[in-house]
Amino acid sequence: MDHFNLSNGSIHAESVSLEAIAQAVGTPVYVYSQATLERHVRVFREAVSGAGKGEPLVAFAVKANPNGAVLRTMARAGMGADVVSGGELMRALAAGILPENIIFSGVGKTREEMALGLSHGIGQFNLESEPEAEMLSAVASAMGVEAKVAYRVNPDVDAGTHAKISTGKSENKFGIPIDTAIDAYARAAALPGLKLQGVAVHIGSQLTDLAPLETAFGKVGALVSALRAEGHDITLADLGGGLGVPYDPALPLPPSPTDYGAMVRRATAGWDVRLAFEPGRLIVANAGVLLSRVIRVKEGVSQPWVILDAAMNDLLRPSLYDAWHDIRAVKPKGEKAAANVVGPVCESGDTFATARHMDVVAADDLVVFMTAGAYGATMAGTYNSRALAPEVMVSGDQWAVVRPRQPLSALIDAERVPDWLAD
Ligand SMILES: Cc1ncc(COP(=O)(O)O)c(C=O)c1O
Ligand SMILES: N[C@@H](CCCC[NH3+])C(=O)O
Repeated sequence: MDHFNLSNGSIHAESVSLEAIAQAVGTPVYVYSQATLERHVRVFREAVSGAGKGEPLVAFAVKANPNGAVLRTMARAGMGADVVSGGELMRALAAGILPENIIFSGVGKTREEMALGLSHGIGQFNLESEPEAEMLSAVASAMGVEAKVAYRVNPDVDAGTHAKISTGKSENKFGIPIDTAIDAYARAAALPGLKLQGVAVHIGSQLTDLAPLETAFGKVGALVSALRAEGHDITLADLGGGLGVPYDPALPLPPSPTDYGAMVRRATAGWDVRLAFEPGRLIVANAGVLLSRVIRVKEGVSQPWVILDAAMNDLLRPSLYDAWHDIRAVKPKGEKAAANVVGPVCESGDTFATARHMDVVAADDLVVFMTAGAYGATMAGTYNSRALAPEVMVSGDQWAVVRPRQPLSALIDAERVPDWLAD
């Protein structure tokens, strides 16, 4: 298994060798498959094609993986982008994603970020509070332009996912309460510089049950009708992202994009609006792996400690959410045993897996973390003064470094010693 192809979410023989990438670039390194990204885009598009009025806007959630080569792949496939910061907006534009296909989400957009979005004429701002609507109105009016907006509504639905990635309960910071939305729209309609065109919802990520989504969409449908009755010209319903992906092969598969598409069609029948979607994880999670080398194996009480050169700063999900990533040897020896897999960072939480039944590995062996393309490199940090891992894109038999390894000196050189400490 020293060659790889992520085309069905797992490693298979192909013409680019992980060994060769590790040799040339070093480890840890994120490796993405362009063909898999393209296939996931196609599968999702086909699943929702024809739902709603016209063709839906599919806006890749940039937060899942903002790498320029990934975004360029999205742009070439005609995808839009869901962005949550000025930085993500600039990345999406730089990759060639059309401004009219960009949606700006997030509870804390600043005046500067609003002005940036307005200056590029982006497709929609998803507003998450009335003070935000007032601020955008003021910024747009001062610029003499009109902002196309939706309110993101919070439907108070439990998405049944990890508490830290649930966004649609009333106790979450996101959106305006759906019960007060009619009044909020009425007040926003009176503000200059805003064109109220949509409604948005997103109840959480890594969703493995379609029922809460369907409940939330039902509430949004009722709101769309009520807003129409109040005279608002609602033309776009943004149904967010959130569809889960398989991480643990021992668990039942999450609903497929086709199941999701069928539910969407059912839930949105008769809405008579264009639909938008913001998938992130579904597009990129299984198009990427994190490749790491075993530094050494240390004896443990019940099972050995497998110490990798990747750590929580490179892949935060296991520490942050107790997330499960499949960990496989690049060249399995045919033997499996329980091990604790950890990184070198000085935190007990720097643990990728505990008592994991996995390929037996030894010092210098290569391992891969599967399903690491989403919320992997993008959530990395430099804790313990570890440089950010590089990223590589594979396409057929070619591959390229799409973010070089940061030299350790860059971490230090970026800082300044104040005059009074200079000697
Ligand atoms: C507003 C919004 N849209 C889209 C996404 C993408 O979610 P996912 O990667 O689960 O598809 C998120 C993240 O949860 C989000 O907060
Ligand atoms: N970062 C989360 C997903 C958050 C989605 C953004 N709202 C994860 O790794 O699963």
